[in-house]
Amino acid sequence: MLHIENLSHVYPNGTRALDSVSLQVPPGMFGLLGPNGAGKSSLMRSIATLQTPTSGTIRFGDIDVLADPEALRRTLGYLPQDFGVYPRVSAYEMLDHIAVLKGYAASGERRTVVEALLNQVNLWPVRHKALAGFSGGMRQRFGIAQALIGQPRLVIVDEPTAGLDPEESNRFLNLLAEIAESTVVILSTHIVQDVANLCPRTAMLVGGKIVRVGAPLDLIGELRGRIWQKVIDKRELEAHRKAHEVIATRLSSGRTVIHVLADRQPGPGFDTAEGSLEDVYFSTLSSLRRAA
Ligand SMILES: Nc1ncnc2c1ncn2[C@@H]1O[C@H](COP(=O)(O)OP(=O)(O)OP(=O)(O)O)[C@@H](O)[C@H]1O
Repeated sequence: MLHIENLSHVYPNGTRALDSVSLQVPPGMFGLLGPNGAGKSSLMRSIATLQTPTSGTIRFGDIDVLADPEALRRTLGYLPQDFGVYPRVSAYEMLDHIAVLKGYAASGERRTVVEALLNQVNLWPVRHKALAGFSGGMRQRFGIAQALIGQPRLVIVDEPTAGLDPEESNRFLNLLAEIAESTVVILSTHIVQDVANLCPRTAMLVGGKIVRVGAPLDLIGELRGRIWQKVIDKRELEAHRKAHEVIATRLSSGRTVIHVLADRQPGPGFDTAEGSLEDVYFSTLSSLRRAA
């Protein structure tokens, strides 16, 4: 279990990226949702011991992360948002090299670990190809392979599916779900559907603060009977925005479908809609905007 208490981070230019964040993360997949600039990467980097927060505490099991970052690093797998340069060396050579850095000195044991991971992430057939020539999806699968060296008990992945096509994205997320059976996996993303599909628990971070936390189904349940939908002509959108709390608009077969949050039927033509995690996400953002 990961325990975060009152974590705040203020950058030297005065930006308060994290504001008294408290969060308990049990084993399994945990989705951290938030719009751009919410503070997700700042939180991920703080947990991964890459930056020291201004105040607060982080504990993982019996490790006091801020007092003993080395202990956490030994049990951490981290896939950053930008994995950086992709050299002209092969996937096999690079993974082997990282395994040396992570302490696998004996070549026999290292070979077993590297080969098992290349198989697990489905890169075995391309293990001799240069990383520089890998597609986005292959890079992300390589990224997770390097994060898994040493059987980490805490795995952090920051926006891992950005830029992947749906098939690669699916493949990558299934891989994460397998790992999460025995590990704390924190998935930081702004893709709400990925969290809805995969995570038994989620939290929403906005403006450096945790604004929602819970099981997606419970959060959706709180909106029961309050989400209404209507198919409209897109020229009517502005009028609807003025009259109602429109939390989402999407196109379906070329027509505009709006979701409105209301305690009772907002007007003619509205039907109750099955709530989704996206409705939770957008209604939370919308009510925060109105309160601001
Ligand atoms: N090194 C830095 N110096 C100053 N401000 C920073 C720094 N890094 C991030 N910020 C600011 O802190 C806030 C939180 O940024 P952060 O990158 O943690 O958000 P995020 O939720 O990960 O966003 P994104 O999805 O866009 O990556 C933003 O206002 C950002 O501009």
